[in-house]
Amino acid sequence: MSRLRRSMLYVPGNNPGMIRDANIYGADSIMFDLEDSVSLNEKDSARQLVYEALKTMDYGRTEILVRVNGLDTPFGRDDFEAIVRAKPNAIRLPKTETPEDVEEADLLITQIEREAGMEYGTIKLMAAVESALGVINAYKIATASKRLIGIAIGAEDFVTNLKTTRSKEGIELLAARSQILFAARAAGIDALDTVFSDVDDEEGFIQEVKLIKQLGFDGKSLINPRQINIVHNIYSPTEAEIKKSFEVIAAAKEAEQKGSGVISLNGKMIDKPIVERAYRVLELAKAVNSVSMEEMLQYV
Ligand SMILES: CC(=O)SCCNC(=O)CCNC(=O)[C@H](O)C(C)(C)COP(=O)(O)OP(=O)(O)OC[C@H]1O[C@@H](n2cnc3c(N)ncnc32)[C@H](O)[C@@H]1OP(=O)(O)O
Ligand SMILES: O=C([O-])CC(=O)C(=O)O
Ligand SMILES: [Mg+2]
Repeated sequence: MSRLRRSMLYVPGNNPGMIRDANIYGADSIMFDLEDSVSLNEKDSARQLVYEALKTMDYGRTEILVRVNGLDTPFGRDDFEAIVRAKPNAIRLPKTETPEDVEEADLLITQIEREAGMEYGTIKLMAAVESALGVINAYKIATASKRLIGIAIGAEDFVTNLKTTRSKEGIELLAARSQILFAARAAGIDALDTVFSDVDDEEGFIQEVKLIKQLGFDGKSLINPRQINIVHNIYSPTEAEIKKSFEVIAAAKEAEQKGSGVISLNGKMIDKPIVERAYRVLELAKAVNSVSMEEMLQYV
């Protein structure tokens, strides 16, 4: 299983206190932001602050990303020049609309990596899609660079582009979320859902996390530490799910011994895709609880 990316916490790049403490909350990934949470007159100081933090702070095994400004802005190029050299795990590209946007970023990173004597491919990319054009091009975007580890939706910009607003049910996002998820799965990379902006609406947040998990997303961009544990709880397999997965795998092994591909467990058909899902639940449980697969399978 690739790295867990259930929670990706945005940290405004102009806030030294938040940058210093970002790792204490237990997010799977931290994303320092140089884009829309930073005002125009703070762009240069935020870039410097994030650069220094990446060079000097120890964030342990937490994945570190930086959301840069687009290359079509006056800040994008300087952001890439500084941030690639500071070596985060990945750069998040905002407002990606075409595969050319990704290719341009990829080329620039390659050039800076070479100049800095870094190994080719050190810096990964995540592309955020935040417009109708981006959604239409989602698969081309998701396959535009080998550096891509994921594709994300940015709903605040997206609904603005659509000339609508966000509803509690998220009906206006359903088609885009699905399209982004299909693109990610077809490309073999992760799919990250967008932020939920009302940090005090815990019920609404829970509802949205359950929805995006059911759709198939790997995780969600977050704006506040209070949102992290809620996501982790919803994304962790329950004991009942883990037990059921063991039963499914045991039943499948029994069927295999009998030379059959299909068997019934408590009246329900168990065949290959169901077994695959059971293994995936155990993989997730393993990643969440840091237990090895061998340890888990000894119970089968
Ligand atoms: C549409 C977009 O582009 S969204 C992406 C860009 N936006 C962002 O990055 C915004 C990130 N989030 C924030 O700035 C803040 O969470 C806000 C403004 C939404 C709410 O702030 P607050 O009301 O202060 O939050 P809250 O009271 O829950 O903060 C509790 C603690 O968590 C810290 N904290 C809050 N948000 C974050 C964060 N995103 N990263 C790190 N620490 C944070 C606070 O500093 C505070 O720490 P303290 O107890 O040591 O003082
Ligand atoms: O990545 C996100 O979800 C935040 C964002 O930029 C948006 O919603 O426009
Ligand atoms: Mg945005």
